[in-house]
Amino acid sequence: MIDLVNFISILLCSFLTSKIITLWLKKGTQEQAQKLPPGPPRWPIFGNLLQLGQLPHRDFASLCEKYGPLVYIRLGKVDAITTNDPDIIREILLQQDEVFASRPRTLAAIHLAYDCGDVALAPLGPKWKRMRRICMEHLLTTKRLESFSSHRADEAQHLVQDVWTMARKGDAINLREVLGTFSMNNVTRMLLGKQYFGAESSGRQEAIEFMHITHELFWLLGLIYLGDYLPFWRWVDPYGCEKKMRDVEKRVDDFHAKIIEEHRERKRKDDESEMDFVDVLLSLPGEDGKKQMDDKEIKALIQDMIAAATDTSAVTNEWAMAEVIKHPRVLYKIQQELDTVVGSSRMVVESDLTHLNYLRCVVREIFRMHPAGPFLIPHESTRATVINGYYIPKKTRVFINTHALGRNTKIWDDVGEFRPERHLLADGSRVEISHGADFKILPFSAGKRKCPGAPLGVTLVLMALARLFHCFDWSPPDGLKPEDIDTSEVYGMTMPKANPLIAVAKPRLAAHLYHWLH
Ligand code: HEM
Repeated sequence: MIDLVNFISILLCSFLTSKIITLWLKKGTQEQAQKLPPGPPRWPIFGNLLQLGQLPHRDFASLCEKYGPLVYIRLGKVDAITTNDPDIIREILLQQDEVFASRPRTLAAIHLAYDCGDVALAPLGPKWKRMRRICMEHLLTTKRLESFSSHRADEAQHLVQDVWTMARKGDAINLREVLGTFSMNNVTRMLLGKQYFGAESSGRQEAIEFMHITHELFWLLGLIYLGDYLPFWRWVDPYGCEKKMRDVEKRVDDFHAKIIEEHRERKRKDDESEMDFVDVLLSLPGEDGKKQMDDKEIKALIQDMIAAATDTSAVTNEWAMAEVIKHPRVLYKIQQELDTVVGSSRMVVESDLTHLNYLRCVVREIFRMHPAGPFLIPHESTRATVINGYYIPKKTRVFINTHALGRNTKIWDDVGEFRPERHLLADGSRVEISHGADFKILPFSAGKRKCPGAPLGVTLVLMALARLFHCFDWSPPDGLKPEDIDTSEVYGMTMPKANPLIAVAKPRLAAHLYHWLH
């Protein structure tokens, strides 16, 4: 009997072993048949992680130069591809939009975007669809944005007054601070009904706390955190990143809880003041017949809007100021256009912005050279697919390298040269700032995940620049020459200048214009 049991066990073991070997061999042959895109050789366990430095967008660009327009890399346990090619980008974002429109569940997104319950970092699915629809139908409609135009005019005037006050005292201007304040105030006024910096500010301590949390949040979201790629790293976490994520998560949540409570309190008191975004969100029905949206959903949306709108526009504006001050010829041409379109007896208003074609070229050139999102927000494939004959596995992380797209020598001449004129159209028609049909520039992306705030983003950028160039002449401080202005970058979810831009402003309009308030 024992012999029979042994015999059956041996038979079963042999059967299972041969089955496993067959499956393993079959998988190997399948993978060979399904050829991955070319890419650099990989280390065991780490894959290509050790080949990435401080500026991964530049490392990925070099890989595209060496291996071609579509490159496969392995980041620890994660499959990834990168590209700088307009045709492949079109394939990913338009032709195969459904396959590539998801997002990876990174640890930062789990901790800092309410378990990926927002819009920007949520995986593709009904939840993302619903949250995005709320943004598009209730927050970012033309009508709603129009209703905040007087606040934007106020903030544009505060920007000018701030710079004017510093310029009159002879102080050099820290443009990072000034432009960050402009973006933050515009966004928080629409979103929270508060201005955090300036005359009607909500209190210095709260403003400082708010800026501090926001900066930490951006930094953590931009991090290529090894714990996402190497599971064992999470156990070690030598730099305490996950601990920092949990700490910021708690502080952000407390902050948003307070904002929601303040809005509820105002509503209870029947306060008649105008509706901001939080009031709108509090008035909307929730999922599955619930009377109201969950607080967690409201917090995730507030968080998204602040993160998506402030840093992108402020970073773009700082780059534009840096490149223009570095190139006085361009500053002169911008001011000539402003003097023709606007004149010198009034300030720029939003309706002027469509007529400032040269300034629009400047912004397009900035998006070519210094796109706010060097990898957009990384996408992820929902299933296996094929691009250009190459096999792309399910859950592949996609790094669309917009920085390298703008410097791709196959599609642009003199890639390192700041030359806005290259975007002027032969028939003199209006220059569009978002991407064109050719996919050679992609500041706001395309397809399902494209930026829903692009019109507002373009307005914030053009307005700040038009006002600053119309109202002031600009030069570098401390006897520096324009060409000395440093244009090196640091990597992050957005890609700012490495060092804050400091410059000297000289008023160029009549003094009474700087006092006017809307
Ligand atoms: C100059 C300003 C801006 C730039 C350059 C910019 C750029 C971008 C980029 C590159 C993406 C990622 C697209 C992708 O992954 O394919 C994005 C997504 C997004 N942006 Fe913007 N953005 C700007 C302003 C704004 C503003 C003002 C708002 C809202 C008030 C906004 C809201 C969003 C949201 C919610 C997403 C996530 C979309 C999704 O995943 O479905 N952005 N933006």
